[in-house]
Amino acid sequence: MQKFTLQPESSKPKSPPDFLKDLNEQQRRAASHTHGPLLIVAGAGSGKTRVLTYRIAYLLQQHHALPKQILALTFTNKAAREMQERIQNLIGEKASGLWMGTFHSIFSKILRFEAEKIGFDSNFSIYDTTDSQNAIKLILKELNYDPREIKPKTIHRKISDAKNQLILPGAYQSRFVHSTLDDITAKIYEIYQIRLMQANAMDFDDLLIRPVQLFQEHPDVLEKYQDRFKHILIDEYQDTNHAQYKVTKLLADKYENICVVGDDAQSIYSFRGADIANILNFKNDYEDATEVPLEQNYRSTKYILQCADSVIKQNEKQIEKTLWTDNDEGDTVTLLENFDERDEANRVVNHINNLKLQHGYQNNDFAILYRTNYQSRIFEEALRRKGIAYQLVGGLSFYQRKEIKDVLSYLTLLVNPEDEQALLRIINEPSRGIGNKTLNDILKKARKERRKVWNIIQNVEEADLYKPAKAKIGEFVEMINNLRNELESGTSILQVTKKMMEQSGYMKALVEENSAQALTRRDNVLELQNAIAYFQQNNSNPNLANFLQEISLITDTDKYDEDKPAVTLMTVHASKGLEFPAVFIVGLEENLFPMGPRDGEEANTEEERRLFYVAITRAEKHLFFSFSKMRYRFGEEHRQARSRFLDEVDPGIVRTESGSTIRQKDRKNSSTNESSSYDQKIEYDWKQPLQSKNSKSSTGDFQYEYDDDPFHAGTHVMHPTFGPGKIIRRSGTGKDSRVVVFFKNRGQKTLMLRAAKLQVLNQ
Ligand SMILES: Nc1ncnc2c1ncn2[C@@H]1O[C@H](COP(=O)(O)OP(=O)(O)OP(=O)(O)O)[C@@H](O)[C@H]1O
Ligand SMILES: [Mg+2]
Repeated sequence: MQKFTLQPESSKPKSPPDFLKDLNEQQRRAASHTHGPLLIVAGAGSGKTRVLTYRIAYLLQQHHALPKQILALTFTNKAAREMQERIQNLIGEKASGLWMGTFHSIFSKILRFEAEKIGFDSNFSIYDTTDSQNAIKLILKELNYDPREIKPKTIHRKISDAKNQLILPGAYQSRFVHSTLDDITAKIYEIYQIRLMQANAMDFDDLLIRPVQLFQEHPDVLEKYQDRFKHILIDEYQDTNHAQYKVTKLLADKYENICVVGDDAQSIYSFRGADIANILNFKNDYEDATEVPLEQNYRSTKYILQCADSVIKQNEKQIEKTLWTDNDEGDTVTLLENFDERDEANRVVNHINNLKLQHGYQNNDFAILYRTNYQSRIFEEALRRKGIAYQLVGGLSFYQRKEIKDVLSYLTLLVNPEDEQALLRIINEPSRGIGNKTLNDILKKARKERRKVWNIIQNVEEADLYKPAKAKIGEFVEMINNLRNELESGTSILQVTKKMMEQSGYMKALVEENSAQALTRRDNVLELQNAIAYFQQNNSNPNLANFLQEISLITDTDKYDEDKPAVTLMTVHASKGLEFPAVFIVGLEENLFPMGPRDGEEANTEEERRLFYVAITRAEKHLFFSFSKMRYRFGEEHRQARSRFLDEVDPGIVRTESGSTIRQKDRKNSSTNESSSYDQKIEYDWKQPLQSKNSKSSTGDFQYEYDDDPFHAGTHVMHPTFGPGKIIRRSGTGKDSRVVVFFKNRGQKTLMLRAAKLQVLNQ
């Protein structure tokens, strides 16, 4: 390891900066550690991210490094921007020029500079998951496999796993071929990598493995970056995969100024190859690593912390840590027990309104966290009904929409005409008479002659193709070439985009279709033009390749805006690193959270529990758990068993809405779906019947026509013997109508409606 110092003789270290006062002693020690490897493994909310930020400010302020010598890797681009702003606030202008961002964005930047050394052009495209899967599908077809049987998604996942472990096609052959699927994957992987190179494209995983290749094949290039990035800092280290580990290890090898912070209890991306071992091995890799614990949590109340602790200690594997807080005890956690998902959404929204009234909270003080994206819909509806603004983070991104991907593919061809996926996507979109047969002939020719598709269509005259199609292809190529010339001669991106939309007939086709859907698409395309205009205005040297790169690397959480006056809806995965005064963790049901086995993969309960831990520790003051007893899943209504996690939390901390403690199941039986024992655990905050108002709505003397009959699923009712309950289902008509009712104290009963003497409870 080489030591270095940047200080000229004249500028001795300054006295410790004032801002170190904002840190506790452990944090200060970590932030003012200037040389050598530093490891911080600490619990949620203990200031890990804050320490990284202050440490960078300290290095700069004390002249231990220039901004361009610092490389900070964060989990989202947004986190990087925030860090940059805070550093600027701490030390002023000195912060500009820092290299901060996600692994993908930082390494794609380096790859653009060095692309030629590994056989790419600097204008390479970045394939997103859809592009990768489409490319794989094409290869499957060419090899005569049926993509309905051998799913491109599965092959892509396997290739991606291999890449994340730095296993290249050659090694895959020898290491992984245990089954037919492995065998097919090996074949496809090899061809896929060649296709990517031919298309001058990299997929997301390549953005991590190509730098490793670059550095290993070109020690001079490695040394250049080692000398450049004298300090490397990595947030959320527990979620790095092997490729990320390797590339930063290579960069840090010369000076060993590498600082990583993380929390093994928050490792939630093993399905993407994240490897907790990276944290555990840090001390082996850097024997003289300094370790600083951070033990004080500044984010959450005592109850919330205790709750999180009671959950995570059920996991077998974890690093021993201490976490305490000086914050108030706070409120107990509230458990919402709901009949179905609509009931759940309404109740959550009511609590949001109550908290706003009681504590003066704003919409952006709330987060609703769920396990899977599809759960958002019902909450969106409930919030909309109550007129509460919300922001949805994740889901189908704007940039994944068909029309947006189409326009971006057009733009990509101006930068990288060799991008085969972009070309195939729009060569006949809108329809311009270049049919599938012609395209297949072109692809066959390209494969046979080992040529690029663009090369063939550029010289279409020589090709043996259907004549009218040849003419159309000629026009298409000319349009693209002309627009590229315009762009190169200085016409703005926006102008070129507008021209392209016109000349290609894309806009016209949308206008002519005139359906509501086509109009929405047109609006989206116009919105993309706004994004381009914004990019142009905010960059001194706006360049289309950079715009496309920025878009291709947007992550889910980048879209979260904490200043927007709106309730946040997001998955737990997307909530990592964030904090909110009030958090609702919804859908706490077996096979949802924790998620059961899926896509042929086994359930990973320890990881699900870490995910639950991440969710709990996002909360500052108020925390709600919620589950539903019924839920529509895959188009059918299912009875749901509440999550085993609810049986694991310290029961002293959780109360139902009516204030009673929750009863928990015997742990051993906690995963059974047996309904009778489960029924008895439900405790509702039942309202008293309003006799005067609703006394007519009784089934005693059955008098309703079906339309105004209030006895349907969801109605709260009172029975003279069984007490309060809620209708789950209704069957039959007229005199034969039956209802299945869930009674608070008596469990489930099926009753003849006409004889049941049920009374509607006012809700
Ligand atoms: N010494 C301190 N004084 C006051 N507030 C602090 C201090 N340290 C941290 N905080 C605050 O505590 C909160 C949690 O800090 P931070 O987000 O850095 O924790 P973390 O360890 O990165 O959490 P996570 O594990 O969730 O990523 C932030 O609001 C931060 O500003
Ligand atoms: Mg953090």
